[in-house]
Amino acid sequence: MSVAVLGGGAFGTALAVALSQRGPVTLWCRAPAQADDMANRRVNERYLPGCTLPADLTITADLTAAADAKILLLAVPMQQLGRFARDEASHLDGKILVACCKGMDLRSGAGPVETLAQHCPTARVALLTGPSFARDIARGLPTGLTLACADAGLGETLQHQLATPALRLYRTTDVIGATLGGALKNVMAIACGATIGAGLGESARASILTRGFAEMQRLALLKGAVPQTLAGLSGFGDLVLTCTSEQSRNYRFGLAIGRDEAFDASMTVEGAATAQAAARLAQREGIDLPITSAVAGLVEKRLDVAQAMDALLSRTLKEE
Ligand SMILES: NC(=O)c1ccc[n+]([C@@H]2O[C@H](COP(=O)([O-])OP(=O)(O)OC[C@H]3O[C@@H](n4cnc5c(N)ncnc54)[C@H](O)[C@@H]3O)[C@@H](O)[C@H]2O)c1
Ligand SMILES: O=P(O)(O)OC[C@H](O)CO
Repeated sequence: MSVAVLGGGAFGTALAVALSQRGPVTLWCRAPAQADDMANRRVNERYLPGCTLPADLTITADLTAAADAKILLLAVPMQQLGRFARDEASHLDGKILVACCKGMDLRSGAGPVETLAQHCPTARVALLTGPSFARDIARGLPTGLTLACADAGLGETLQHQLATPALRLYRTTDVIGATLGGALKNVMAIACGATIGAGLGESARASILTRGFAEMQRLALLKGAVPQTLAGLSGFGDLVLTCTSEQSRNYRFGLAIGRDEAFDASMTVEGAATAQAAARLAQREGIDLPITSAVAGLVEKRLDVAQAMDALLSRTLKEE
């Protein structure tokens, strides 16, 4: 089946490079100047410098041409996905869509699959998520991802259509678990970055990571997720990667907060809006997500790291 990747950022470009090994791929970038530059120089200088784009990868800013493919992978950041899907529904509806972003929409609280389904009601929608840095995928390094699709048959088809020798896909029908694992691990990465950035130590980070995982499970199971999904690549796997690597933008954003340094506002940091959306959801559902709430407080600048840590440490002692 023909494949197009919509979104010419780091992840979209990396996926297009990897999938080009399997057959013809089209990469759509919204800015014509960026598409021209990438097509001519065979590199995505802004988002994935140093990675040569294969000669047979088609790069275009023409969405009509790109959306002609059978499978459309959407690598647009979560907070832009709803508007993109609404504006471009005529190109997307009725197609097979694979959301490749992680997070919860700040206004609706919905994840990527729900957001696409709202705007494209006749599309068949899946989610590709899990521990992976764009640069690793583009270099062809071994990577394991989760392909989540409520339709088991379509999920199996996509698993086989999108796997490559280096990109090993596991499938699940638990879209809720895969969505919330991928969304909330970015929140925990901000918390872990802030902990290290403020000099609170690696022991503290291990506690934040572990208790953060408990929060991810608490919210996801309440929303109907399967526990195994949270323990898998899209949950625990991505949590470990993102909370321990300075390659992660969410972790680096947390580091900057902890060090009281400025951070590039143009950078995609999915955990910031997701912390706010998840904190609101927890309040509505009447469950306790103290680390998520603390990250929302940091993002909204209502708290500094010392206050956030005080709030976590002063809670009543409880069973694990
Ligand atoms: N970079 C990674 O290593 C990585 C790995 C796994 C998953 N992801 C996920 O992929 C998603 C995208 O991240 P990224 O790293 O590619 O971000 P990025 O900042 O590198 O690129 C974002 C891209 O989206 C485009 N874009 C923004 N708004 C748009 C809109 N309204 N319409 C069309 N295009 C728009 C930008 O032009 C840019 O090309 C995120 O949800 C992220 O969590 C990223
Ligand atoms: O750079 P980040 O923090 O968006 O993380 C990238 C991926 O989500 C890691 O799996």
